[in-house]
Amino acid sequence: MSSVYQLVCFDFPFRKRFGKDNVILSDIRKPPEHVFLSGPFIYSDILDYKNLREIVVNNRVTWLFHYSALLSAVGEANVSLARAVNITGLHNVLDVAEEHGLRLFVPSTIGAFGPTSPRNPTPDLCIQRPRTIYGVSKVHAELMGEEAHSPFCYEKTHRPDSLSDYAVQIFHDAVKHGRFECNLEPSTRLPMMYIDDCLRATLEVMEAPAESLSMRTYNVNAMSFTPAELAQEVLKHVPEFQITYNVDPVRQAIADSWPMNFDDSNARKDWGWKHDFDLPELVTTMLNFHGSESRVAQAN
Ligand SMILES: NC(=O)c1ccc[n+]([C@@H]2O[C@H](COP(=O)([O-])OP(=O)(O)OC[C@H]3O[C@@H](n4cnc5c(N)ncnc54)[C@H](O)[C@@H]3O)[C@@H](O)[C@H]2O)c1
Ligand SMILES: C[C@@H](O)[C@H](N)C(=O)O
Repeated sequence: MSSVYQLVCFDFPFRKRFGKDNVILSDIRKPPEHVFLSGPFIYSDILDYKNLREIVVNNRVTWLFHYSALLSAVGEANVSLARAVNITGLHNVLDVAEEHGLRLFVPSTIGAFGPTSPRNPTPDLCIQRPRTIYGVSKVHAELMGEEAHSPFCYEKTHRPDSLSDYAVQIFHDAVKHGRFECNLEPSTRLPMMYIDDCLRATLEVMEAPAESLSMRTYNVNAMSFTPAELAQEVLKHVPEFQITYNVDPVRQAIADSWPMNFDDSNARKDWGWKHDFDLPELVTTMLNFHGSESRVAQAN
């Protein structure tokens, strides 16, 4: 778990909604202590089909939220592993879901679009020719879900992380050092979503009555900003804050092929999607979090 998950742990809304013991978390990585102690946690490798089936049968699982993946930058660095985890792993999940009648959620991403997609705004349905293995695997996931057209739900969201992890690191560095070096150009506009909104969207689409869903894949939008705009907002709270730019050409090329903004009118119309966090609320929340974290560290 990374980035804004630190602020609101991934499982908390799920455990709050369904009961602590009714949500089983799994990973191949050792979880932080607070996650491990928050309820059932097990080892599970998405590539081990027999083990997936065993977990579903032994625990009478009914819903499956499939988050395991290699993200864009990591995927480009290890294409064969990304292909295995993102595509073979997805097939395992689809098969186990079909075999046991599970309701399945798989997040898609802005990375599922490419340079030939309309970028501002990007509609639900358009050309999707991504240039990364991550994007290709997510388009594959979208199409597999639509092909199955039983209760599969796919959602294209974006929250600050990985390729765009600048939008998370900036808060830590602003509080700790008063400065931040950004690896994207100041004018790189990307859609972003705060994790609370992301998780609420996940629950809302999963709980929406089937007849209200006119599609299987929805764009879900919140805010959209550039590093320069984010820095301006941070500056309102941290007057000494300075941002410099040291652009990573590989990351920049990927970001330049991604949507700048989403048209999510179908999600708003079909199941009432509405985001809570815009840029000012995001910045205040993240700075408060990092501020209180650094005060705890100082006290210790
Ligand atoms: N971070 C974003 O901005 C963003 C945006 C849109 C969609 N998503 C999607 O959300 C999901 C989670 O993303 P994240 O940001 O939490 O990424 P992350 O890298 O923090 O988490 C991915 C997890 O997958 C696990 N994993 C890798 N190989 C595995 C395997 N063989 N078996 C089981 N687990 C394995 C990793 O250990 C890791 O915990 C992904 O599907 C991603 O595409 C993320
Ligand atoms: C785009 C999104 O899915 C993720 N932040 C990535 O960079 O891979």
